[in-house]
This record gives sequence, structure tokens and C-alpha cells, in this order.
Amino acid sequence: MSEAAIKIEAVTKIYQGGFKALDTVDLTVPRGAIYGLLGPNGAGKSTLINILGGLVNKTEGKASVWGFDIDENPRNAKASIGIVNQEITFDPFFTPAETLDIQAGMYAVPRAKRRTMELLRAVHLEDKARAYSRTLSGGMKRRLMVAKAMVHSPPVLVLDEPTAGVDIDLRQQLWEYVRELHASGITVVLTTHYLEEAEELCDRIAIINHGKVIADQPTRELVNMAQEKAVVVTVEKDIETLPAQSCFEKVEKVDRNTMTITYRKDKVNAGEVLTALGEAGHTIIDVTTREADLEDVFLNLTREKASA
Ligand SMILES: Nc1ncnc2c1ncn2[C@@H]1O[C@H](COP(=O)(O)OP(=O)(O)OP(=O)(O)O)[C@@H](O)[C@H]1O
Repeated sequence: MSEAAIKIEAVTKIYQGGFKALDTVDLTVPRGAIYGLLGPNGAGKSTLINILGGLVNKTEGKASVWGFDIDENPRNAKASIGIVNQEITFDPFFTPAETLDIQAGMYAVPRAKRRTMELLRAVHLEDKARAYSRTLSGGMKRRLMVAKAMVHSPPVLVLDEPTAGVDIDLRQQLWEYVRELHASGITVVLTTHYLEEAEELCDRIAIINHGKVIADQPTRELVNMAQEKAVVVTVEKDIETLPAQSCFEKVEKVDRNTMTITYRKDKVNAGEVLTALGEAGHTIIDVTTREADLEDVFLNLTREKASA
């Protein structure tokens, strides 16, 4: 049996009409990871997740969940994964307890093995067990969706943009819960547009763009890949013409005597940038540097691939 939680090998998806949403995608999600799948709108993240959940048929390639091939062993593959989709989907006239019971029935979980109250406790909805689902707040509904995806106790939980459109407090609550699930041994995959959260939460991140994987690395390595750095420099005299030293990638005026100089850290260091500025006739009175974050990595990578 494969050791990976999810293994995707050369998966391509061409939708009817000929649109290629995924182009020979290879990805391995290690067991026990919190894995982030990042990408702009339309990159192919939901397509990939829906293939794993059996909602979309891939055109080519192989995929397995917890060692079970999704074509050869679809029942076991499906039993190994819980997916929380972007849309909130449950009948508003059922109570949370009923919603989970019905879902467990759909997965043929025997009554004696159902964990309805345990799951409601885990998502802090125990006191709402008998309330109509329609009376729940947005945050409660999202937590109920997570519980619903967990009724069959899958070892892998996939959350498709769980925090899209939710406020900061609720986002924090959801992340807290994701951390709890992960601590209890569940492999978590999440797609998000919030790069800083992926950076904070995920130990490994893949970036997908136009149906292709353009990066798949431990989070720290990915952050280190950001080659562009910037120094914000205040000089003694008003800036009349912007300096154009060869080691500067870009120079922008911030105010009359402050400018931001962008450079590539694989070519020069901050000291050399400042020396070059001095040689251009500027007397420096203040300097701050800006660390690269995932946003920079993402922009650099997508720009590089676009111009490749
Ligand atoms: N059923 C379909 N038929 C044709 N094209 C589709 C279909 N479903 C999705 N697509 C296209 O495939 C591409 C990838 O869509 P997908 O939903 O996988 O992207 P995504 O990365 O999840 O984006 P988002 O973050 O907006 O959800 C998009 O261009 C989309 O328009």
C-alpha cells in the first residue's frame, strides 16, 4: 500500500468542449500533513478535488486516496476521504443531528458506529443538535459541513476554500478546528486564496496555475524561493531623478526623499544595493528591509511561468 495520503500521477482533465482544466498534474500529499493547495480562480483546484471525490471523471492519469486507486477501488478510496465543498449544502429543515445521521446512512455507517454527538461536540455544536439547521449562523453552518464530511471517519479531510467570504473571527475559529483535527491524526488538504494563512497553517504547499503545478514544496522552502526583496531608503536630499544602477530591479519613489528599491537576493545583497545608491550620489539617512512572504513567491512564480 502506498504511504501517501493522496497520490496524483499525470492527471489531465479536459472538459467537454475541449477546455483543459488540469494538465498532467503530479502531486503527493504525505500522510499526516496539512497541505495547502493554492492557486488563482479557475486554476483547477476544485476540479482536482472533485476528481478525488468521484464527482468529476479525469481524462487521463492515476489517482489514489490512502493507497486505494480511485478507479480500481472507488469504494475504499471514497471511504478514505471527506470533502467539504465551497457551497453550503444541507436541508435547512433538518436539525444538525439529523443531518449527520442522514449523511452517515448514505455512507452505510451502522447505527451503533455513528458518532453524531461526538462530531457535534467536536465542532462545538452540541447545544444546537436539535435546532433547525436554517437557524444556525454562517459559522455554525460551516462547522456543520465539516462534521458532515467526517461522519464516515475518513483519514483524509479536504476543505475547498473553507474561509472564502467569512469574517476574520470565524476564520480564526475554523482554522482552530482544522488544527484540532490535524492534531488528532487527520491528514488535511485545503485550498485557499489566503496566502498568509496557508503560510501559517500548512507544512507543505502546492501552487497550481492554469491547470499545472508550478510549485510543491515544504512551506519554508517555498517562502525562501522568493528572490525579490526590497529596501525602503530615505535619502538626505529630494529625489529628482531615480537612480538606475544595474543591480536594481525596480526603483519607485515613495515621497520626496524616500524610495523603494527592489533587487534580487540571488544576485546582490542589501549592502551592495546601498553602496550602489551611495555611488549614485545619494546620502542615506534611513533604511528598512521587507521580508518576502508567500504573496511574493506566488507572484514571482506565476510571472515566471507566464513568461516562460
Ligand atoms: N463542467 C465544466 N465544464 C467546462 N469547464 C469547466 C467545468 N468546470 C470547471 N471548468 C473550468 O475549468 C477551470 C478550472 O476550474 P476549477 O473550478 O477547477 O478552478 P478553481 O481553481 O477551483 O477555481 P476557484 O478558486 O474559482 O474555485 C475553469 O476555467 C473553469 O471555468
